[in-house]
Amino acid sequence: MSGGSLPVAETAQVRRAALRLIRLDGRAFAVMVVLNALAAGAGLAGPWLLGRIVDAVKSGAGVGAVDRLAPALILFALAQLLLARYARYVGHRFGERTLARVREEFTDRVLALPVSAVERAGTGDLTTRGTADVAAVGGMLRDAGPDILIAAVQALLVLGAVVVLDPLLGACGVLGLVGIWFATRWYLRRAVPAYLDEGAANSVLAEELSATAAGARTVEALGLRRRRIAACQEAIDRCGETRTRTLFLRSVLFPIVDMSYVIPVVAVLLVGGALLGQGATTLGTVVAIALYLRQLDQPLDVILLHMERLQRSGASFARVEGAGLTPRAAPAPSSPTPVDDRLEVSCVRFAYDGGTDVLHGVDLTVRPGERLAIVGPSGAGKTTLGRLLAGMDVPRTGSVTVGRVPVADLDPGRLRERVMLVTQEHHVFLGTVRDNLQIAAPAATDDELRAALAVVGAGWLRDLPDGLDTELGHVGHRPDGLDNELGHGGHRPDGAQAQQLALARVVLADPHTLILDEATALLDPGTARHTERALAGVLAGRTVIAIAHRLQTAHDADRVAVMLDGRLTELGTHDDLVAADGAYAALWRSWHGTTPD
Ligand SMILES: Nc1ncnc2c1ncn2[C@@H]1O[C@H](COP(=O)(O)OP(=O)(O)OP(=O)(O)O)[C@@H](O)[C@H]1O
Repeated sequence: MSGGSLPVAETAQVRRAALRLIRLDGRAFAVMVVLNALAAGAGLAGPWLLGRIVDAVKSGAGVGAVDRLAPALILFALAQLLLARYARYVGHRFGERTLARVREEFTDRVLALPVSAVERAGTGDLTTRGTADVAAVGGMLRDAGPDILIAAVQALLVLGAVVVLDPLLGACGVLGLVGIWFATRWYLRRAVPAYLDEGAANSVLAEELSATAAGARTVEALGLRRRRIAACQEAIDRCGETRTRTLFLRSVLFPIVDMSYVIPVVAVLLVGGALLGQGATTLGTVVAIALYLRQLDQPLDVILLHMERLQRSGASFARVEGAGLTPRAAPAPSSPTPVDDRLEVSCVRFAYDGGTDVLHGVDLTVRPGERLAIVGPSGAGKTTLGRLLAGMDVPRTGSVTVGRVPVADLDPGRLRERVMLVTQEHHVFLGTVRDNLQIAAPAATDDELRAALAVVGAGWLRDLPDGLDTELGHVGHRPDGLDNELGHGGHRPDGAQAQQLALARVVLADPHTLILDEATALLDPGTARHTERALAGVLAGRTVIAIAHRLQTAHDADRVAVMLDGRLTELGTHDDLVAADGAYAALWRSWHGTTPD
């Protein structure tokens, strides 16, 4: 799956988010601005005093006059140094605090994302946003932001001083800077989309690389190496193209800017020379203004140098903020309470990502406490219906409700109490056994945790050195048998244990209804036996909707729903459907004919 399906925030949203972050730490920001202004103000004294010294010497004043002005020069330089240093200190602290806020908010947003959005975005996009993009935003907040602010205040004060000293010469200097203005506008218009493209290309590359690495054995087994290399190469080429584009933009901007610094100084010296001849200004004023304009290149350089970083981090910030814009990212604070546990599907149509419908008007009422098996050929829409029932996707039209409340409107906590999807993918989180279980029930006591493990037959807890406090290594058990070996220390659960932990979490969450995507279907026989036993304990007393890949499951269920081409075509008990002699009866006969009952 390609990355990038998560939204990117609009410019206005980014601006609002930035202002909100500034307001949240407004005092520090204000202190930083004031200190910067004072530092820049102290910096203005230097050229002005030098100008006065030049005028004093020219008018024949003695060494005494120079001696009086020179210490003031040193004093102001020292004040500027100290004020700027403290301003930077305050600025960096502001940056670090704000970065921590951005990180925390990003984590909250990602955790609040609907599962379907995470699945479709792919790990590459989320990882890039959470690492490279957040780091770019951090760089801006820590370094670029304060530096730009200091430089902007300095530049403004210098320009103000130039105009106050001699309006005509000042205007010449300011006009000389017009080239920078046009070059920067040209650059900025192109830089934002170019950096967004670069970010998206990086995401795709990360996605291709991580998918190839994660599926290495499958790639090897199916001989897909060439195809994967070609896909990665294409992503690398695209990255190269987008980087070349941003490099080109910089290579135009910077030389123009370098040239533009000299123009105002030259203009002031030429016009100043002419004015001096007419006695309309003093040599000291011309010297001071020329020095001010020479001084301008330092803050302007900082601004332009960081402008590129600001563009990049602005694009990154748009991507970080965008992660929170997925519809339904934040559940309504007061989510409605279902009146009972009845699951109702009515007139449901559904399409993946704006494609054609894969469900065409499905109606189904699940009776509390029943075992319902959904059967049908591959691609009929069974898994899709299961995902809608579990609230992982939202119907295009029609509704899926539990106790008359749309399942997708329930916040994750409430939904977990009602409906849970159990698949063959189990993840063990780095942490203790207790951490792994309390994810499902944060308030559960140790006795409840032990009881849940007992229900799923996890007798191995007794053999663990520290019981519930034993650290678990990282082994996400995957249906393709490719276990993740990244674990560090601790007890490393095998596939069956990982499943038992996942099922114990289900017991703790205690949902009324379980949707079972034939959890044992793809496992090896040894693990399947364990899981069957563990599952029996979990299913007891709950409504179970089994997406059945084996007809034995349908035979044992209270009712069977048959799906064909996205429609629910038959619904009834096994015996009724066999007697009705429809599609199910045909399926049953063909299976039963070859498999002993
Ligand atoms: N993530 C997806 N994006 C786009 N189309 C999808 C996606 N998942 C499933 N489909 C399509 O939706 C239709 C129904 O698929 P679904 O997986 O629900 O069927 P199924 O009956 O569960 O099949 P199986 O028994 O093979 O799992 C199929 O045409 C499938 O190609």
